[in-house]
Amino acid sequence: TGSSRPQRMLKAVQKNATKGDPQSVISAIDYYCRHKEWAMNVGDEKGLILDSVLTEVNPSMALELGTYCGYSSVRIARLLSPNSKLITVEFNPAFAAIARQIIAYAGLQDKVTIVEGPSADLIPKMKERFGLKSFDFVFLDHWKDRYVPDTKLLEECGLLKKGTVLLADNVICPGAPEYLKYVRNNPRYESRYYKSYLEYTKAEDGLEKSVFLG
Ligand SMILES: CCCNc1ncnc2c1ncn2[C@@H]1O[C@H](/C=C/CNC(=O)c2cc(-c3ccc(F)cc3)cc(O)c2O)[C@@H](O)[C@H]1O
Ligand SMILES: [Mg+2]
Repeated sequence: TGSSRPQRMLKAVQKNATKGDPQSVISAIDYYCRHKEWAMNVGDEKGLILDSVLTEVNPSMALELGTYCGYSSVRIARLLSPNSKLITVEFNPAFAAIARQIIAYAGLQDKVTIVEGPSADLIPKMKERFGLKSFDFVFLDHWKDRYVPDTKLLEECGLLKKGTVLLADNVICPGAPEYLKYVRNNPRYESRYYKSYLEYTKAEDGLEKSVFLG
């Protein structure tokens, strides 16, 4: 049996990026996925919006739901201040293994903790496992029908505080209509849509930024 798409993505990083240089890892993946083989990374255009929101929030503790190959983990971790951390949740062990290697190639393994398992099981264990009180930033990029249940779970587990920023990928394509309804009609969130394009295509997509008001 041949290689998988994530394995080919890792090979492209090892071939074209410079070890310890996160930007070269990001560029190598974007080049590969734009010119060789599409993959569901947040990508370079929405990635610039992710970068700007991250720079604005400057989180100490960030959470990502849906690591996949670690592209957005690298984008997030490269912008974190010293002593700030990213916890990223991935339930597919094969994807987690590739992500671990891509994050390490970028030299960001000390800032990123990949937790393997389903988000619904792991979110309630976050406080005890990582000794954290709450997250300052959450990037949602896993199954789109899980954005609402996992956001509610984060609220119930007291993992959101006043000012926590949720940033959700794909709210237009593939779409997360229930999530948009949830955060936009909810007095506990202040939401804003950042219009962009589906990664490596001309189709519309965008990110929804929602500030938890406590
Ligand atoms: C129990 C399920 C919920 N909990 C979960 N806990 C932990 N990890 C979870 C996860 N769900 C999914 N994952 C992981 O997240 C990733 C899934 C992401 C889903 N993303 C998409 O479907 C997606 C899809 C597209 C897409 C857009 C257009 C198109 F034609 C085809 C695809 C674009 C994107 O940017 C996407 O993010 C995988 O690595 C999966 O293993
Ligand atoms: Mg996505």
